[in-house]
Amino acid sequence: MSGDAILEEFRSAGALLEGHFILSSGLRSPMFLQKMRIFEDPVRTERVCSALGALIRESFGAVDMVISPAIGGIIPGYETARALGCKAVFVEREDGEFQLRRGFEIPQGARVVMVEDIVTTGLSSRECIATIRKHPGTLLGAACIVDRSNGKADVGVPLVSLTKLDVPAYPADQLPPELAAIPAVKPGSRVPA
Ligand SMILES: O=P(O)(O)OC[C@H]1O[C@H](OP(=O)(O)OP(=O)(O)O)[C@H](O)[C@@H]1O
Ligand SMILES: O=C(O)c1cc(=O)[nH]c(=O)[nH]1
Ligand SMILES: [Mg+2]
Repeated sequence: MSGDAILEEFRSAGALLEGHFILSSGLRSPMFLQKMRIFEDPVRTERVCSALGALIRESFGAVDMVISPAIGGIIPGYETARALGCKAVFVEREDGEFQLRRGFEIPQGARVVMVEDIVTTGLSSRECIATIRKHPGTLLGAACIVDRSNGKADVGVPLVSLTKLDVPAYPADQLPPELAAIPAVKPGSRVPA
């Protein structure tokens, strides 16, 4: 699936939003990818995540387990794992930190890939990876549907994406006038530091 086709999935799902958004990092952006509008449609989700699974197989080889950060990563992690024929588990925040809960385990020697929905600064991915590293298993790399950092985010392992975007993101005190003129909304679940 081409990068353009991925963006078209977002566009036709009504997931490509324009306005003034507060991202999880606290940065402000005139564009937001509301991935849940993709994930509300199982057929669309399967199409996107089977492409992500193929990219993961091509990039990292055989995979035993996909691990994703909640909430946004849960559905694409599960669907990508289905495409790969492997397990899907997720980390979730407890007292603000990602933890592996619910009895999830990473077996010794398991070949693991971290799957994220969107990467902007890479903070969520780095936090998820730090948690994965506290457990056994071999972390092969990371994968996401959209890399909004245009390849600049460093998550500490190789990161592959279905498409890269170069979208502006501004600190709250450096807004261009056209963005400052629009009331800001915060669609995500993380509380900015
Ligand atoms: O690369 P980053 O700067 O960390 O931004 C991207 C992260 O932000 C979103 O999650 P969010 O924390 O908004 O919560 P959600 O997964 O519950 O939607 C998205 O799902 C990524 O995890
Ligand atoms: O950086 C974010 O928080 C973010 C950006 C985006 O486009 N979509 C999303 O779900 N989160
Ligand atoms: Mg997230």
